[in-house]
Amino acid sequence: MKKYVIGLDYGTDSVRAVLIDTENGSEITSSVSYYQRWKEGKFCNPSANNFRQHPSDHIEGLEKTISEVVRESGIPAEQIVSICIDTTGSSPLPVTNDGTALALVPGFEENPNAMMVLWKDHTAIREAEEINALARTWGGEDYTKYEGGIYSSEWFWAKILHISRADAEVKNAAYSWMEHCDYLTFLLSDHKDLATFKRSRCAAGHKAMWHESWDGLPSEEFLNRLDPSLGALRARLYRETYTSDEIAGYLNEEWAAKTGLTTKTIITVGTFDAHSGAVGARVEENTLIRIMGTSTCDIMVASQEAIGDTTVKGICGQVDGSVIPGLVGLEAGQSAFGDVLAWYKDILMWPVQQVMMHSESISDEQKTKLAEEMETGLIRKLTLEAEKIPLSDTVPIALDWVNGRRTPDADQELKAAISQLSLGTKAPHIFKALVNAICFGAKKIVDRFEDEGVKINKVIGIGGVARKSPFIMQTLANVLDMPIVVAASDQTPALGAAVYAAVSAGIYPTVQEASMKMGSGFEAEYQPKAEEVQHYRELMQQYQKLADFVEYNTQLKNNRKELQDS
Ligand SMILES: Nc1ncnc2c1ncn2[C@@H]1O[C@H](COP(=O)(O)OP(=O)(O)O)[C@@H](O)[C@H]1O
Ligand SMILES: O=C(CO)[C@@H](O)[C@@H](O)COP(=O)(O)O
Repeated sequence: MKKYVIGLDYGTDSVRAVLIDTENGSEITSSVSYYQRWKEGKFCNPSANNFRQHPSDHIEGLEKTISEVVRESGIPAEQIVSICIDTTGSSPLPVTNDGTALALVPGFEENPNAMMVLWKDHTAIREAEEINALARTWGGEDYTKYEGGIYSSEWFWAKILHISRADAEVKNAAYSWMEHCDYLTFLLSDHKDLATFKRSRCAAGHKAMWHESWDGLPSEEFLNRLDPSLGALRARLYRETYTSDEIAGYLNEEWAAKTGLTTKTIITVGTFDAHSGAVGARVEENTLIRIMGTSTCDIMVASQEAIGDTTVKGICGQVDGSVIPGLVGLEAGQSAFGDVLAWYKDILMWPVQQVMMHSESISDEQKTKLAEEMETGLIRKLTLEAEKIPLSDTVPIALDWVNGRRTPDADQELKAAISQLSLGTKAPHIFKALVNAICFGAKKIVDRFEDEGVKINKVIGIGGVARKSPFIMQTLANVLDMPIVVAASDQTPALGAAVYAAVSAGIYPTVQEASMKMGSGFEAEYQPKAEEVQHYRELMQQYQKLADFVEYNTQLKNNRKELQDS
């Protein structure tokens, strides 16, 4: 009997499900669902970096996408043997003692603090600083050791601490907290005991400071010093964690009925999108996988022997088994990549929204049509024009920190800057400067890995930007001075989740073997152009100078503020 699996990928805006043939990884059907409330801008305040998502968006998407791929494929349910879910992270949400999302409990339906705190929510900057300061000074283990030495406001404990302080009602009503990937896996599973439910190693290790060497999560004493509610929460979280080749449970009756599948379907331990993306792109040692979309995640794997006692500074952690069981998974990334360009597009769209849309000289229909054309065509047009700018032209120097800096050395308070503007600077020049900036940010990550002894022989690009923008990929190859190949699949993270599902169902013995058999092929290769490499090296030095200047001044400003506050 031929066997099929389903991989689900919960991204920032939408969820995608793919139904995959386990023999060769080919996609039989796929389905996408956009988060409705999120699309309407509900429960968020972007100017305060506050991004929350209602779990109903995710649950509706779960039912729609799974049932659609099952129905459209026409494949008998018994042949669809396993499901695995990946999500963004760290994206935790509070739950009750039976694992119900707090936002689904009467009284909390409209409370953003009771919802999922999306990875890019930066409301917990202060709390992250507090965690870092305590970890360095409390006299016990520095729990940030395997998190690159700096805990980020994008992560689990900082977010929980922030919400607990901001909202006593949520603090008191939340029995526990779950990462998004664990919550959705729990929802599908028949294993309904929160205490023994198999939580993701990937999520726990990279974002919650879980490590075998200190018996799991940070100690109660450490957490108590941050806030007694965190100390109390520890016992209601988990001690063990599990890699995504393991079975978390079987599809429960409610969800079997909703999706058209059977209760024999395996539910695999959940994981993060970037890590499953790496598996979908056939990750191996000394290969850097860059998932280039709104943000980037940079994933590598290394054997215990190769990594030894090294703790790579300033990255988002190194976790045994977070990508491939038996290998250490390393994660870094940029808090904004495509988002830098999306931000610029939004700036340019301002007169369209605020002037043209209110104009009385054209019809509503024409206005809407024009606005849509601009919205969808602007980045493409800017790309075409930026490509024509000769290397000899001066372009501004920009920083990529519009959403802070994730790595190297997380600092979400840093802001972007653009320098060397003149009256001759046109929109495509700024666009080109921003493209350069996101590539220089990438180079800083590559340099950090190599400086810390993690050798990179190959770069694989996946995600929206890798596939949509040959201009960015060529610039990146020039800046890194390395060839880059691009994975052909549109759905590499979902495909990676399907790979995990196939292993947990026993179809392949290891994730490595399944990844090589089922993983995506490659569609394009970018070689560095020798004559341009030197040019970008010089620009990179100017980027570095601007970065140092902005970072120094941000620190100065923060020190002054601390002095004033004390
Ligand atoms: N032609 C393009 N060139 C460069 N960037 C693009 C282009 N089209 C879209 N983008 C960027 O791609 C990003 C979305 O990437 P995608 O991988 O589709 O989403 P996600 O990160 O949510 O999974 C957006 O930030 C957008 O600005
Ligand atoms: O940070 C992680 C994983 O650790 C990602 O989930 C986060 O960057 C979101 O990725 P996307 O931009 O949605 O692809």
